[in-house]
Amino acid sequence: MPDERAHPYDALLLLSFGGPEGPDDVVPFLENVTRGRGIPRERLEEVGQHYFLFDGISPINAQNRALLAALRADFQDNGLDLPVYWGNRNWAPYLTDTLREMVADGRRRVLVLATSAYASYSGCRQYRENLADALSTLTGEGVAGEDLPRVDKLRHYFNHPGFVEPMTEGVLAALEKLPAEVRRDAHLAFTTHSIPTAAADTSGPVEAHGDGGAYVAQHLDVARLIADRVARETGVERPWRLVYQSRSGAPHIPWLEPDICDHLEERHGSGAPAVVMIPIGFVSDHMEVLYDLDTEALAKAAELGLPAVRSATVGADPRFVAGIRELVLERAATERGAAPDRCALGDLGPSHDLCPVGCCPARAPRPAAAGADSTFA
Ligand SMILES: CC1=C(CCC(=O)O)c2cc3nc(cc4[nH]c(cc5[nH]c(cc1n2)c(C)c5CCC(=O)O)c(CCC(=O)O)c4C)C(CCC(=O)O)=C3C
Ligand SMILES: [Fe+2]
Repeated sequence: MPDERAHPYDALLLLSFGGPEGPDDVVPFLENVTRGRGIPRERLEEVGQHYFLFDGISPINAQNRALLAALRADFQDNGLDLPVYWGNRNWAPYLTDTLREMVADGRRRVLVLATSAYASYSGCRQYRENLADALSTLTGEGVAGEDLPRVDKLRHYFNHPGFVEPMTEGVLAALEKLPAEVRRDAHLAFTTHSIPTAAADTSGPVEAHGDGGAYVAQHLDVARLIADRVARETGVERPWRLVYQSRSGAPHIPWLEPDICDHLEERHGSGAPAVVMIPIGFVSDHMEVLYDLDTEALAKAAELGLPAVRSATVGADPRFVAGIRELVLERAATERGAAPDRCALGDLGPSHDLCPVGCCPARAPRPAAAGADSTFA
């Protein structure tokens, strides 16, 4: 019997990136990620090495298993009877297999939680394309009419307290790890995944944002929020900046800058006594955090003699999990025609529930689900 508070939804689907779980998985995983995306061979070999450094194991799947378990426990503790499933874009459990299982279980109205908090092609539309691909595979297998689930995607949660509060606390904890004599004047470097500037400029409903589109505007909003809260807690206004990491693609194509390592060098040169790196672009400590920040950027800081620490991502923090529950209940109420309170911090306000037509466009248009231009019901 579906839960009344979650109605019309009868399932939540955790949708993530996926990662290799051993050395033999690395190359096929990278082939899945980069199919048709024009990434230079040298970059792929380099990224393969990052995984081999950790025995070919990305921590992302274990982190999603922990999030899945935490969501189920939170729902149960709060008397919310809503099953939670998990599927990935690039590795097992594959999204299509999970959706097939959901069809077999009779799920018809699915709400999707993607492990990306912001707008952008890579963080939003690409997941919607993956949903469309999975739905059309099922259609090809004869699933039709009511049996084919209708999928919706949760609004971007970057500015929800469930995301902002644990991140802020993480920064306060990270400051405590710095030597006392540099703590007070430490700078804050908010970091996220670099994307091509062309993808940034067209992210979100473009009319609403300037250069860098919704992607940059949303990150700046969160960065400012966290910097203000940290200033309030510590009584010190610290210099802060939004910087980027994990650049990929061909060198002649412009991507968002500055890179975290260049930024550390620049800060060191201009006399910053220490830096806290805050991975606001990511939901868990997966490989981009473990390698690009904890390995590469911390090595850079050590080489410069610049004290640096990295703050925590939300992972399966109980406040994040509770925030997701609130967002699920909010969206369900909206779908029932109610006008629930849509909680959001910062200046941008709550993000749209339904991506408008052309939101975060792909280089080459492909069918996408869970948006106003969905090719499915
Ligand atoms: C915005 C964004 C997020 C954050 C939002 C989200 O989380 O979705 C993200 C997350 C992730 N990216 C990941 C891994 C990779 N991303 C790559 C490549 C790319 N990422 C891009 C963007 C993003 N990526 C882009 C524009 C490319 C270029 C190719 C393309 O246009 O598609 C490549 C190919 C090699 C390389 O070039 O680096 C790999 C291996 C993993 C898994 C980590 C693990 O295994 O623990 C995660 C969570
Ligand atoms: Fe990526």
